[in-house]
Amino acid sequence: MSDVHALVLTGYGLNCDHETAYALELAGASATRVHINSLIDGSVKLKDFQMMVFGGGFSWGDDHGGGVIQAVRLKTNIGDNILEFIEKGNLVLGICNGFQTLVNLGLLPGFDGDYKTRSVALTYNDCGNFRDDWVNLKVNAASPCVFTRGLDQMELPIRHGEGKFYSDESTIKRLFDNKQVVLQYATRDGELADCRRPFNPNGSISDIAGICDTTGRIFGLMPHPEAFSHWTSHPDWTRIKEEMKRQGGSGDSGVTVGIRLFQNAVKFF
Ligand SMILES: NC(=O)CC[C@H](N)C(=O)O
Repeated sequence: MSDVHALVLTGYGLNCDHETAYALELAGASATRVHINSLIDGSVKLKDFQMMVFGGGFSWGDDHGGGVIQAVRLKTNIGDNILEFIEKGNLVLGICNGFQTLVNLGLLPGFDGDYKTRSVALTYNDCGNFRDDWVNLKVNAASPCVFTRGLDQMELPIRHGEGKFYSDESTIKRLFDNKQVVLQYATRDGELADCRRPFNPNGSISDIAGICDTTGRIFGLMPHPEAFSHWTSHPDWTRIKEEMKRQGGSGDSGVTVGIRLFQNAVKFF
């Protein structure tokens, strides 16, 4: 059994927990799916894990906005435990609904170690509907993000209705200045999407698809790395050799960029 123990949240409409736990196991972690209530009632303890994963789905049916109720429930009941977990040097990952939750909790962007203030939002896609597609992503090699080390371009699926990254101009500037912008939507050639659809699927400001805190240990992204665990998950998998070359860096190992992201987390420990 792996020494790296990852907790994957489940319950109340989260629906990517099996896939996420599977991807973590493929990457070499030991993953446990834990119901939100088990953390709250104390039957499962965060101190037994090194990584906490807020996965995708529709927690509380997206009532009041994606991730809002999940954030309130966790903050009210185990907010201090989560802060303690972070202070210990552990990792936190938020995927899609999980990213929305991290932002609502204030764990991201985490300016100056402030993990309580909400200063960015993920809101309704500009197109007004739910998008289910594959996107190309440019990775910021200068960011401190632990999860994207060694990755430069990625192609991953998205599926969301509230993925538009939004904040005021000065906060966006601060995110770029701090190198906290980890992922941006791009064209197939790796150029920034420049807010054009379909490359930027939701109208995110500055094409932002994922950010980290200043330590690089807390990372949230709208695309789903866990949904690209095998080459055959890709819509063009029959031409996969070419895809591998285009994405660069994956070589002949056959390990997808989705799994490499989780492997980086395992390697961190
Ligand atoms: N796949 C997801 O996690 C979706 C997140 C959220 N329910 C939305 O639609 O925006």
